Amino acid sequence: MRKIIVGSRRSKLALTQTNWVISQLKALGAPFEFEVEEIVTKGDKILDVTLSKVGGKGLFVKEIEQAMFDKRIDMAVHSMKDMPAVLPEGLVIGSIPEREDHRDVLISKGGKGLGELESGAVVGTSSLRRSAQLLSRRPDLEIKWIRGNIDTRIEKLNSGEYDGIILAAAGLKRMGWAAETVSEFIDPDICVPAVGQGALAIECRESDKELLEWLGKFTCQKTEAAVNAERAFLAKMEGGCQVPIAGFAETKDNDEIVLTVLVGSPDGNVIYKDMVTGSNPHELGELAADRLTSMGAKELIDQVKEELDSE
Ligand SMILES: NCc1[nH]cc(CCC(=O)O)c1CC(=O)O
Repeated sequence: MRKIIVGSRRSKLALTQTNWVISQLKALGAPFEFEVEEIVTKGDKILDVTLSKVGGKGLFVKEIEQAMFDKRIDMAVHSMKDMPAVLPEGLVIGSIPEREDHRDVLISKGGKGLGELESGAVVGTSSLRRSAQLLSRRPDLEIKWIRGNIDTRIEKLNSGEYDGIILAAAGLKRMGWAAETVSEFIDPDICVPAVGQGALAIECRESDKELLEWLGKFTCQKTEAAVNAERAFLAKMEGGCQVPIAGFAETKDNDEIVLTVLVGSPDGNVIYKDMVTGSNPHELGELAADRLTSMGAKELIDQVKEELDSE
C-alpha cells in the first residue's frame, strides 16, 4: 500500500485539521497509509510582529510547498484563509471539503457581546480586516494587536491584557472549544469574513493523479464554488492580507452564488462594500473586484500599502 506523507504545521489546530482529513479519506476507502510530517513555518517562528508587516499569507505555506516539490511530503492540509490567491506552478488544490462556520466570533471577559463592550474597551486582533470593520461600527473601541495560535490568544485574554479578542469560529469549533469560549457569533453583515475563512485547502502535486482522484471525492461542490468566487475576487484585487479586505460567498440551493466583498481603511473610516450574484465563480469574483475598483478601492489599497511600508 502506498504511504502518503502529509505535511502539517505544528499548531494544535493544524494537526487537528490534518488528522481529521486523514480520517475522512480513510473512511472514504482511500487505499493509502498516512504519516504526518510536522513542519515549522516562518509564520510560526515570527510571533512578535503583525502579519501584514512581515509579508502576510505565504508565510504559513511556503516551506510546506517546498517540501512537496522536494517530495519529502505528498500533500498538505491548510486553512484556505492562509493560502495566497495564486499557487506555484506544479501544485494544485486537490480538494476543498465542506466549509466549517464562516463567521468571526468575539470572546470577551464576562461574556459580553459586541454591543455591550464599554467605550475604550481593548479588543485584540491582528487582522486589519477585523479592526476596520469593528472600528467602523464602534470607533470608541481600542484595537490592540495580538498574535499567536488560538490557544495562546485565549490565554492572553485570560491574563487580562484585553477585554475581548476576535477569532474565527471555525478554528474554535474544530478544536471543540467554541461552546465554552464564544461570547458572540458576529453576523457576517457586520464583519464580512476573510476570503476562504472556515474552509480547508488540500494541496498536492499536480502530477500525482492517483492521490488527486481520491482527493476529488472529498470535495464539497457548494463550498468549492463559493471559495473560488472569493479567491477570484482576491486575486483580481491583489490585496493579500496586508490590507483590510474581505470576501464571503454562499452557494444557494439553486447553485446561485451570492458574494459579498469589502475593502476598507484600517481605521474603518472608509468602507467600500458590495454584493453580487451569479453562477460562474470566476466571473463573479472578477465582477465584484471590478465594481469595488470603480468605487475607488484600488486607490485605497495602494494607499494603505504605502502607509504600511513607510512605518
Ligand atoms: N489567521 C490565522 C488563522 N488561519 C486560519 C484560522 C482558523 C479559521 C479558519 O480555518 O478560517 C486562523 C485563526 C483565526 O483567524 O482565528
